[in-house]
Amino acid sequence: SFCCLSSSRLPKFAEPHLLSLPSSVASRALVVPSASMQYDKELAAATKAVSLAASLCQKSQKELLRSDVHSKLDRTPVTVADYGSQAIVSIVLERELSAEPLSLVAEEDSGDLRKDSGEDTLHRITKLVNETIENDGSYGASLLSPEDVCRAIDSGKSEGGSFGRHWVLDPIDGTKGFLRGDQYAVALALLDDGKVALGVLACPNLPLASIAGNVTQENVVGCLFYAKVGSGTFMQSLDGSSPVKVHVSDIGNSEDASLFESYEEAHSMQDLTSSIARKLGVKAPPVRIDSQVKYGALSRGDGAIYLRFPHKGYREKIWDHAAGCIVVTEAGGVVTNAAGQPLDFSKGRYLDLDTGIIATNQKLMPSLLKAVRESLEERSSSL
Ligand SMILES: Nc1ncnc2c1ncn2[C@@H]1O[C@H](COP(=O)(O)O)[C@@H](O)[C@H]1OP(=O)(O)O
Ligand SMILES: [Mg+2]
Ligand SMILES: [Mg+2]
Ligand SMILES: [Mg+2]
Repeated sequence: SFCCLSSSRLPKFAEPHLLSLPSSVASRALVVPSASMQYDKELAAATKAVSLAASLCQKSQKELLRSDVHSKLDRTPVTVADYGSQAIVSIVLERELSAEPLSLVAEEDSGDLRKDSGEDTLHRITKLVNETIENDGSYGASLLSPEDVCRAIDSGKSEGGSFGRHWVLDPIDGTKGFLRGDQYAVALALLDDGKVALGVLACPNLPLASIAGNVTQENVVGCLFYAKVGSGTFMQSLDGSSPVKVHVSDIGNSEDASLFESYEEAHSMQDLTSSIARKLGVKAPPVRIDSQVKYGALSRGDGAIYLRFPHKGYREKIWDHAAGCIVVTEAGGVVTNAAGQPLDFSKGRYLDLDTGIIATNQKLMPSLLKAVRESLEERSSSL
């Protein structure tokens, strides 16, 4: 048994105001959307897509079989839920925004599913996707074939870039956390001319109440964060409570800051992050969480600093940061590379970045940058 989002429980957003105007007004060609209306339609579609994908992941996480997990060429795991989530988001965006051509930059592709060895897996994914769409009820009863599902997944092959609109998706960010039964996120963002215009982050296992200090009494889990450029960041429960505006921590003394980093030791140079923490005088041990859930938790002030320093040679992908980045910046935070420059999402599927990513509030950024610079210098002189 599982609990699925019915469409009536899905978050509702105001439709663009144009739709409620008399047709004589609506049809005037020169109605320029105000800043507050801009991207409303896209945000509503993104929220629906991510909520449905999250319900697919929740169902799958409960029922996961050994045979549902595979290894990709880069030796990272992928599950039926990663593929299913990507198919759902692609299908919902396509149906909700059919007036515009869809460009989607997403992590997975159907290559392995189209091989003979992938047939079984593809059937399980198709079943999951159809059940999720059927449960939602807003798209009638037409069943998708395995080929439809492969095609939906492969619409994520766009290269992105600095012109026009591109959706950016990580269908499951933190697959290793997902497999452990821990934290993971469904992360969707929209780039407009190379800049992040909106982001939606579903965190199905994140408690609604703060996880500051790595403890929580709260047993209600499942958060949805969303942010639109210039409009702040909001959080609601995944099953549709009314949204609350969130803000990053206002701590100004780094000794009191708590610090997030990857759960997976292999994803980050923890000797470097502990050197940075020592320089800042941070007293609390680091809180280790998988995926962009760290950005969500940071945006509501559960911690004050996020450090990410992958090992040499690892290339960061845009879908691992675009949604999280706008969720934090619209909540008043700052996200930069190790040198303090903003992240550049306009260079294609990868972030053009060689050292690391740091996020914190405005007050702590100067001392954080100094600690990062000193730790990196010490490290390079000792190598
Ligand atoms: N060797 C690696 N170093 C850094 N990040 C990695 C590595 N391998 C996979 N990832 C990606 O790091 C992110 C998880 O980050 P975190 O370390 O913050 O939990 C995911 O995007 C994961 O991909 P995936 O989306 O496939 O799970
Ligand atoms: Mg992956
Ligand atoms: Mg990822
Ligand atoms: Mg992923």
